[in-house]
Amino acid sequence: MRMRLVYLTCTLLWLVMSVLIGLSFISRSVFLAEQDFHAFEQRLVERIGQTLEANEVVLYSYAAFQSIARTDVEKQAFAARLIAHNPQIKRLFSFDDSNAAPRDGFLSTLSDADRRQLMTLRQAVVARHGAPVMKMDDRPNSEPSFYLVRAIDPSMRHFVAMQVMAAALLPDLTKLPAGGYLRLWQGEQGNRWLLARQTASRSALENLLFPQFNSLHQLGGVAQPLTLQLSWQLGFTEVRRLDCVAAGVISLGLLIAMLLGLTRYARFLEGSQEREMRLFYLANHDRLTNLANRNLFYDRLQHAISRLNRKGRNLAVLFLDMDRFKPVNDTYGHATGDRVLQVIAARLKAELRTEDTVARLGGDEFAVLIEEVESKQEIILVVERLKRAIERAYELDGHTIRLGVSIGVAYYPEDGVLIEELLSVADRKMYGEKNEPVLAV
Ligand SMILES: Nc1nc2c(ncn2[C@@H]2O[C@H](COP(=O)(O)OP(=O)(O)OP(=O)(O)O)[C@@H](O)[C@H]2O)c(=O)[nH]1
Repeated sequence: MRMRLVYLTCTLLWLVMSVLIGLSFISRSVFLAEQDFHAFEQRLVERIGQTLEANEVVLYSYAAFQSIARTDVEKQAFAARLIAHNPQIKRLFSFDDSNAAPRDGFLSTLSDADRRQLMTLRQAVVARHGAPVMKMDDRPNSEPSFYLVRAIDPSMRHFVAMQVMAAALLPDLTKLPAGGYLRLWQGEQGNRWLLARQTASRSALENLLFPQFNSLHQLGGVAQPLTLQLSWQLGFTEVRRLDCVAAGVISLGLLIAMLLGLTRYARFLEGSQEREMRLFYLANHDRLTNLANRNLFYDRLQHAISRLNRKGRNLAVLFLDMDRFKPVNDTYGHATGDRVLQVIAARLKAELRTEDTVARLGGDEFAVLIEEVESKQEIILVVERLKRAIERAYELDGHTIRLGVSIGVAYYPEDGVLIEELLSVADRKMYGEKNEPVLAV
């Protein structure tokens, strides 16, 4: 029971420690992932910022080129060169104040809806004194893009425009990890979004166990106001394999160390239990005969009396003292005397039931406790049997030894209800028999 409790406590302890070890490794992975996230975020912000700046420079150069170019062919060639160096720009063109009179022919290729968009933008540019203004492409089913328009001259009658493809602003998107979410808003977050990307979402368990990193960045200044929203929900894939192995090895090492400790502790407990049992045995048994000693006999008698008190039954205490034992020692030596005592013990046990208690009280004195006594006649028969057994010749070391025995019997409750009373009555009767060898029952 005690060992089971120790095992249970250790198992719980191991589980808690393993969880803590696992968590510490996960938090390390989370820390590293957070660094990756910030590096990715910084790369994107820089990249988009540079592209947006390039948009304005290209538009400015194209506007300046309008005044020195002599033909539309020159303008178109210049635009083509600029587009070739800036893959985010899809179209670069100029147009007039008038909706109906395209300057370089390009506007004529636009749909009415496109043209209306540019006219709206043109008004916004005028409102900003010719400075660049952006507007998202509103056409349905078109690839996400925006127009950037600025005036060519202070009179604000001639304009240049470019169409920028949003996807080309974010070439690094292929590196967006699982659980990643990105949005590019026009203006503030919550306005219309220009571009949205989302990779495989995480499971509910991962959402619960792992943190999510979020960031918002304003980009593009006044001309191209954009907001970049970036989120990354971490999951099991971010827990590094090496960390998993390390956590597993530490946890396993802990388990092995704990099991070794427990095995040693269990052995120690077993040993101390054995020692306790041995000490108990020595304290309660006679070393020579291995019979119960006086201590244990008194204890058994006390228990038997308290049991009988409840049941209202009888018991008998037999006091046995060997006759002519001293001459055995004197004639054949103490060692032979010891052997005789051992044989006596064995014969007594053989004649009695296992539930009866046989004890050696000291020297050549023995006592027997018989419980559940039906009648005195039954005890008389036992006493005769014991006498016969002890009086049988002892064939030891080539000698034939003969002994007699005197037995006194006390009955509970007839002769007394206390241990001392019963033993003293049995002792007295035994002495009576010794002096006058008649069965004293
Ligand atoms: N061999 C041996 N002898 C013991 C041991 N303990 C006591 N004795 C001896 O047993 C004898 C017991 O004394 P008594 O009971 O007077 O001897 P007895 O010859 O039986 O005398 P009665 O009872 O009057 O017949 C003594 O000689 C003790 O030395 C023991 O452990 N081993």
